[in-house]
Amino acid sequence: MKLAIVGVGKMGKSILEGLLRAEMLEPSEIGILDTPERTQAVAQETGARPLYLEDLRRCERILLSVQPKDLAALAPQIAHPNVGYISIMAGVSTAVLSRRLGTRRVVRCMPNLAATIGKSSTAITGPREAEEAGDLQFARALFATVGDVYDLPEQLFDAFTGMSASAPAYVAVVAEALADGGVKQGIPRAQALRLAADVLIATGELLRRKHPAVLKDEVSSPGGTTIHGLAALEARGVRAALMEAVEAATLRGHELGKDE
Ligand SMILES: NC(=O)c1ccc[n+]([C@@H]2O[C@H](COP(=O)([O-])OP(=O)(O)OC[C@H]3O[C@@H](n4cnc5c(N)ncnc54)[C@H](OP(=O)(O)O)[C@@H]3O)[C@@H](O)[C@H]2O)c1
Ligand code: PRO
Repeated sequence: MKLAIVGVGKMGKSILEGLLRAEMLEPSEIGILDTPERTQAVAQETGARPLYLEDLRRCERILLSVQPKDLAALAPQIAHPNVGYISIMAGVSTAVLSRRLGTRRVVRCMPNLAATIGKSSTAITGPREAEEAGDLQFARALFATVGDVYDLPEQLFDAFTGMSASAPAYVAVVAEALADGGVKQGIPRAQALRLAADVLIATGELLRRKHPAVLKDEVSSPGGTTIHGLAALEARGVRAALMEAVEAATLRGHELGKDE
């Protein structure tokens, strides 16, 4: 088995689907392990092989996509010196992974939910031993099937998590609030939600070409509507709120990574 995926929830399943879409591996080369019901359902849907714990030691690499709190109980059951581990758990450092799993063949990655549609930005890091064993190269190829991949120094991982990996939730709140604003002004709910999503997608495209400040200035006519809307946003401290959100999420990453 080339790869086992432990935890095929939202992220594990997205990554599985990405690598199958890209034909990086055959379904028969991938094993999955979750709750019995979920393992069975995802195996049926994707063709990946359902695994038991004892099968994991025969896998070349294991992708860990369980919650950070589940690592302590799981690690002793899956630790094996001949396996390379790839983790997407928020906050969990390569040092903690190495200690828990008893090997330096560990890769730390941080994708985001856009992996579901092949548009993740994924950060990757790992020690020399993971590079030498080909684990980092494998992880880069794996996450390239679900979007863009960046090598990132490990000290920036919690910041990357608080900004990029958590951002879909921040942006979803913006979309929902924009739609609420439209509904308050009389736009039907379904239309308001569609308009909010469309303008976020289009603005995302524009932001690849223009600095945010330039874009903002181009939309804001002198004495016009937008500058009045922006003044209301500034009065509510929207910039500070977003910066504080990234900071709070980064700090939570540090906390999640603390290992007793
Ligand atoms: N969601 C995101 O946007 C995102 C982005 C980047 C990174 N991450 C990271 O990705 C990881 C997974 O997140 P997620 O959102 O995909 O979570 P999720 O949807 O809850 O998926 C985790 C899955 O792992 C299963 N599981 C728990 N313990 C297990 C065990 N010992 N053996 C096998 N399966 C087990 C869970 O089952 P139960 O539900 O029964 O416990 C669940 O189905 C987390 O560490 C998170 O920090 C998430
Ligand atoms: N979702 C995970 C969390 O909220 C990690 C980043 C995105 O902890």
